[in-house]
Amino acid sequence: MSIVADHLTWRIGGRTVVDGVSLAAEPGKVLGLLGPNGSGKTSLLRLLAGLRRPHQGTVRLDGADIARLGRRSLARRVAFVEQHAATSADLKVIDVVRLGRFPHRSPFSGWTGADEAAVDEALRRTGLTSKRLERWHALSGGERQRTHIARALAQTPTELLLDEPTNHLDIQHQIGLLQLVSSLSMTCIVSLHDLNHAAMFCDRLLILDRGRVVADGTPDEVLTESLLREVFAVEARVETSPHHARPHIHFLPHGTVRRDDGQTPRSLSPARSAV
Ligand SMILES: Nc1ncnc2c1ncn2[C@@H]1O[C@H](COP(=O)(O)OP(=O)(O)OP(=O)(O)O)[C@@H](O)[C@H]1O
Repeated sequence: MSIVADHLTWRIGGRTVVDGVSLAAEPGKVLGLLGPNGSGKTSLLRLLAGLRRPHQGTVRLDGADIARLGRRSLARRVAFVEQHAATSADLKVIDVVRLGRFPHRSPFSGWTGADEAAVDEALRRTGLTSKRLERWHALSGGERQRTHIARALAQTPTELLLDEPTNHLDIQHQIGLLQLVSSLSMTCIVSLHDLNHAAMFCDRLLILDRGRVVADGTPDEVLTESLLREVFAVEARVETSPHHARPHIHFLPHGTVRRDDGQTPRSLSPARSAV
């Protein structure tokens, strides 16, 4: 396992946002984080990236507690693309992507062929080679998103964390990005809202509800009609797709489940692990 989280808990304002979450992500595999709005996906990713300290629990990278790793060593390994990533300076696309090489450089080393190759490859993989000289501020929302993903790839991480990376992307680029993520040899943890995309492109899924893990397993094991009803408050039918052999969810019209509290149903408790 490359990232292992053990009983992570994070609170703010008297509220437990991440509640005893454990997970293990395998090298070369895509772990999808799913859950309703406010279920704690972004907060969990920030803990995994070392941007926040948990109140309880640990995150280990190949056995090493990230709380004991320096910022630079962590940045050489882990790249995180946040949901609302922004770049304030007036930079060209290629300059934003070059920033990804920062953790690999020392004050004495110049820009190397390896740096240039990593940047070129990241631009190519995200389809941005022809936009490399354009100003970041002149890009569309989707192009900006791809630029931030290119910057993360240029970092050549062993763990890539992506928070809703398909936001702002048109359908061609959503599918292209998820194909790219599933082809990478690094460990990927990606939060998604599109359950059918998660079923198609993730190897495993972790479902969060109110900060707690309520299911963990392969898409087949996890994406059941009862889970969709209980966690996401929707009525749906799940079939195995004849096209890709993964689960495909058909949402039923007028199929939202009414709740007395106006919220999604309470977690399936205790956590269902299909492991
Ligand atoms: N810094 C903070 N201060 C106060 N509340 C916070 C903070 N960070 C997160 N929260 C709260 O924690 C809860 C979980 O937020 P988080 O962004 O992790 O959820 P999410 O699953 O990523 O949501 P979404 O799907 O809407 O992006 C939310 O209710 C949010 O308001």
